[in-house]
Amino acid sequence: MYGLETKLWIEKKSVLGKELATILVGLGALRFGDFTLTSGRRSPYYIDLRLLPSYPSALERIADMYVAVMENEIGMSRLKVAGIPTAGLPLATAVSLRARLPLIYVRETPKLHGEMKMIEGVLSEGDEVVLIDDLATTGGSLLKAASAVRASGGHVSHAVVLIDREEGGSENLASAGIELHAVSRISDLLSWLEAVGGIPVDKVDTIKEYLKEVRSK
Ligand SMILES: O=P(O)(O)OC[C@H]1O[C@H](OP(=O)(O)OP(=O)(O)O)[C@H](O)[C@@H]1O
Ligand SMILES: O=C(O)c1cc(=O)[nH]c(=O)[nH]1
Repeated sequence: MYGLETKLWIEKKSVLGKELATILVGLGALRFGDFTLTSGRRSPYYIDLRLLPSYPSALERIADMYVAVMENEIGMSRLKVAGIPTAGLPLATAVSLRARLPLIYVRETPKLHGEMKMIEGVLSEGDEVVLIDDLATTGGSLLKAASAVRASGGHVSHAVVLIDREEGGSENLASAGIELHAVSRISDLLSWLEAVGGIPVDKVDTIKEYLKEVRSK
C-alpha cells in the first residue's frame, strides 16, 4: 500500500497532467498527419514541444512540472541536469534556473572544432546527472546521451520527460539501469482530453489505434 504522501503526489501529478494537456492543445503542439519519428517509426500524431520557449509563461509552468517530478520521485540533492538538444535543451535550462541546479548539455555528435567536446559544461567524475528531454518514444535519444555522460564519468539513474509516448522507452531505459519519469503518459493525456472533449473523437481514436498497433509488435 502507498503512504499518504505518495497518494497525494499521485493526485497532484494527475492534475499536472491535465494542465499539461490543456497547455499542449492551447498552443497547438499536438499535431495530426503522417510523421516520421527520430527512430524511423511512422506516427499519425506528433507533439511539438519546441514551441514552448516561444511562450515564456507556459515554459515556466512546464519547468515547475519537471521540478515537481524531480522533488517527488528522485530527490534534489547534489544533482546536475543534462539537456538533450534540441528540444530538451531549453526545457533543461528552464529547469536548471527554477531548481537552481547546475546544467550540462550533451551534443548529438562531438563538435568537430574548438575543444571537440560531446558534453558541454562542468561534469566531474561521480556527478549524479538527471537527463532532461521533452519526450520519450523509444528512449533511444536518452540512451545515447546516458552513454556519453557515463563515458565521461557521470552517474545516470534517472531521466525526466514531459511526455512518455509509451512506445518502449521506459522498458529500454530500465534495461540500461535508468528510470524514466514523465509528467504524463500519452494515454493519460488522451483520457483527459477525451473526457473533456479537448480534441475531436476521431483524433482520440487515431492515437488509440496507433498505440494498440505499437503495443502489439
Ligand atoms: O525516444 P526517441 O525514440 O529517441 O524519440 C524521442 C526524441 O525525438 C525527438 O528529438 P529529435 O531527434 O527529433 O531531435 P530534436 O530535439 O533535435 O528536434 C525528441 O525531442 C526526443 O529527443
Ligand atoms: O519520436 C519522435 O521523434 C518524436 C515524437 C513526437 O511526438 N515529437 C517529437 O518531437 N519527436
